[in-house]
Formats: sequence, C-alpha cells, structure tokens
Amino acid sequence: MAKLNFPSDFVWGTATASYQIEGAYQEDGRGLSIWDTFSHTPGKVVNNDNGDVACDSYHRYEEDVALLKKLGVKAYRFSIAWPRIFPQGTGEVNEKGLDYYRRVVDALLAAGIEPAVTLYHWDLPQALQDKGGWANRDSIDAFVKYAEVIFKEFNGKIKQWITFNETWCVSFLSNYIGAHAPGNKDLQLAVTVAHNCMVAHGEAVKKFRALGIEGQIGTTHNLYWYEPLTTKPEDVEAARRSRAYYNEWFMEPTLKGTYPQFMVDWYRSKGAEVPIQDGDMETISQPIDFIGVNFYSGGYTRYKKDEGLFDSEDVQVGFDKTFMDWNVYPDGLYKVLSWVKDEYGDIPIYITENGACYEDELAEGNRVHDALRADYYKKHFIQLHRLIESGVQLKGYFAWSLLDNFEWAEGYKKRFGIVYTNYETLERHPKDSYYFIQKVIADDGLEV
Ligand SMILES: OC[C@H]1NNC[C@@H](O)[C@@H]1O
Repeated sequence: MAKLNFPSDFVWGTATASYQIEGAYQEDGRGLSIWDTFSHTPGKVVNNDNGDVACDSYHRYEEDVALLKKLGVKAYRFSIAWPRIFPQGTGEVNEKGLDYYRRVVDALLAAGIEPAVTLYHWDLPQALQDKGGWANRDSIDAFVKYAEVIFKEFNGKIKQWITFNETWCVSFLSNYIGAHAPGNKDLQLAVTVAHNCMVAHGEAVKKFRALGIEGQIGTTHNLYWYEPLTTKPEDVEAARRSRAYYNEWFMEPTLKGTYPQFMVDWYRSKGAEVPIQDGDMETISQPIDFIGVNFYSGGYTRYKKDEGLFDSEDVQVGFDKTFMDWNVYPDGLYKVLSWVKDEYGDIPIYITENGACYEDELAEGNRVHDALRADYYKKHFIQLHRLIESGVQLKGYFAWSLLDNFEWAEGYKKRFGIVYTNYETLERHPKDSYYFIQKVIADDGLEV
C-alpha cells in the first residue's frame, strides 16, 4: 500500500444547491422560481416530485452544518435562492430571505467552515421568466442588482464566489433538450440564453471588482471528456463537436473572450446565431480568480450521419455505469483538467462538483453501505492526486452532494448524497462514503 498525500492547503468540501435541499418554498416571502412552476407541472419530474419540502434545510441547516463539521471539510458550497432575496426578481429586497442566509453563513463560520456561494444554481424568479427569462437581456441587469445585494451583505464573510452553475444546463439542457426548467426546445433560444448568462457572469465580476469585495470570484462549467472511437477523421471531428458542445463553447468565451469558430459555423448551419453586442466578449472574459469544474463522466463518440445535433453518437464500450446510466470514467477527469491547463494555462481550478448516484438502502443501525459510491470517490481522488503531481493548479474539491436531494427532473429516487436523506422523517444518516471521505480529509490523503 502507498499513501497519496494531498497538499495541507487543499480545500476539501461538499456541495448542494438551494432548490434541491431547502424546501420552505413559500416561506418568509420567497417568490416562485421556474423550478416551482416546472416541478408543479404534471409529467415534468419523475413521480411528479417537487422541491416544496426537499431536505427541509431551510429549517434543518444547523443539522447540515453539524454534519459538515463532523466530516472535517474546510468549505461548503451552497447556492442562494434569488427568489428569496427578490421574490419578483427585482424591486424590494426580502429581508427575511436574507436573514436565512445570514444564519447559514454565521453557523458555517462558527463551525470553522468557509462558505463558497453560488449566486445562480437554476432557480430563476418566475416573474423574470414571465418577461422572457435569460433570453431577455434585461435579466442581466436584474442578476447584477441581485448579486450586488449579496456581495455587499456578505462582504468579508463569504470569500469564494461562483456566479453561475453549469451554464450549459441553464441554456442547452433547459432550452434545447428541454429536460429542465423552463423546458423549451429551440436551438436559437439555447444559444441566446448561453450568451446572455455569460454576459451576466461578466457583468457580475465587473460589479464585484468595482465594489472592492473581498475574496475570489469565478464561475462553474460542467465539462465532459469525449474521445473519438477510432482515428477516422469523421470520428475525430464528431468527438471534437461533442466535447465543444459542453466544454469549449463555455470555457473559450469565459477565459479567452472568443467563441470556437468551428462551432459558431456548425450552429449557423443549424440556423442559430450568437447575439453578440458590442463589448459582450470583453465583458464575458473579465479576469476571474479561479474556474469551477463539475465533472461526472465522459465516453467515446463516433460519426453517425444526421444523428442528433452533431452527426454523432455515443458508443457503449464497457464502462461501469452509475444509477444515472453515466459512465464511470475517472481517467476522463485527469484528461479534461489536463486539457484545461493545456488550453487555458495555469488558472486555479476547483472541482466544484463530482460524485455518483447509486441505489441506496437504509440498513441496520441506519447505516448505508454504499461501497460503489465510496469506490467512485476513491478512483477520482487518485486522479486528483495525479493532476496535482502533474502541475495542474487544482486547489480544491467539492463532493456532490452532502445530502441526497431533489435531483431535478429525476426527482428523489436518484440519490447522490454521502448522507442519506430519509424523506419521510427528514432525518440525515451518514453513509459509508461519508466516513471514507472523512478519513481522507483527516489523513490528508488516502492509501492505495
Ligand atoms: O446531476 C448531479 C448534479 N449535477 N450538477 C448540478 C447539480 O444540481 C446536480 O444535482
């Protein structure tokens, strides 16, 4: 056995998001979000599950903080619900909404845990969606006004700021594929939403700098690693498009201020144009202090004429699968972050999400023997160490997720937590994977 040691300043954390854990969807003046509308629309979410109660973290956040403290994490990534702060998206601040996050932030700091806050993790105020949502550039200004309130309120307490979570999900998953709120299926709309969200990110960074807010600011993109099944040029090009769909389309504007031309041409051939206005690309590529990467999976792609958006298909090559039917591909994590370093230089990287969904059973003594999840984490932690050894500026890692929670259109059946949530009693029960991670954190490394 050998011990893989991590730097003593490596930031271990876990992550959650407001709509997925808070519940209390009508409490203390919270306004409706697009996810309340979507989940309350029959047929949109498995089992017609919704976030009305979720893990009830709105009332049980102290239990969550106690679990974090016992786990030994240095940081906790969570998101702020815009509709709690501005129930109508703009206008009057809802003080009771701010109060909840004051309590959460103070409880974390009292426990010696750094809050890492995502400003937008998909719960757009419905009132803004009623005016076009992210397709309407007015939402950019509304987002900056919301961000300004949070920046000023928590300046000096929150020191790690993430503007958006997974802009690909906000744009393509939600407006082209249509699987997430608001559920549109229009390529031009998706391209417009992606652009406006990235402009909103940049404008928020400009506001953060102008206000002189303490700490570091970045954004989070979900990256996948697809490789061509063969070296045939058509397979190579198909895999290039599949990767760029998730990766370059977002990373290049954010870090280089340009869109990948081969993809601009591809979308143009499908009838979609990027609605760039003067100054947008400079705004989007405002210098940031780190890039957040969410990594779950990847795979192999080959060319298939007229298949999908990119004349490509994913190929099953024998990967183990999680309960989301995602390939378990730890090497893909090494490859994608090595690609980030090669393409974008030594920008500090935090893995802001990584984890696995498996079917969990509550066993004797409220234990959950989630060996597959613990093994998933072990395999990915080995890649973290490999990346650090290779010189990638990997500064931290947030396991998704602290708790089993509302897994969007998949509802509550799909469990990602290292802590089991009993949805009848709302009790929390640490799983074996929680104790595995607890030991890695305590030992600053793992035995392999
Ligand atoms: O699908 C698992 C996670 N992926 N990234 C965004 C989170 O909100 C999801 O629960």
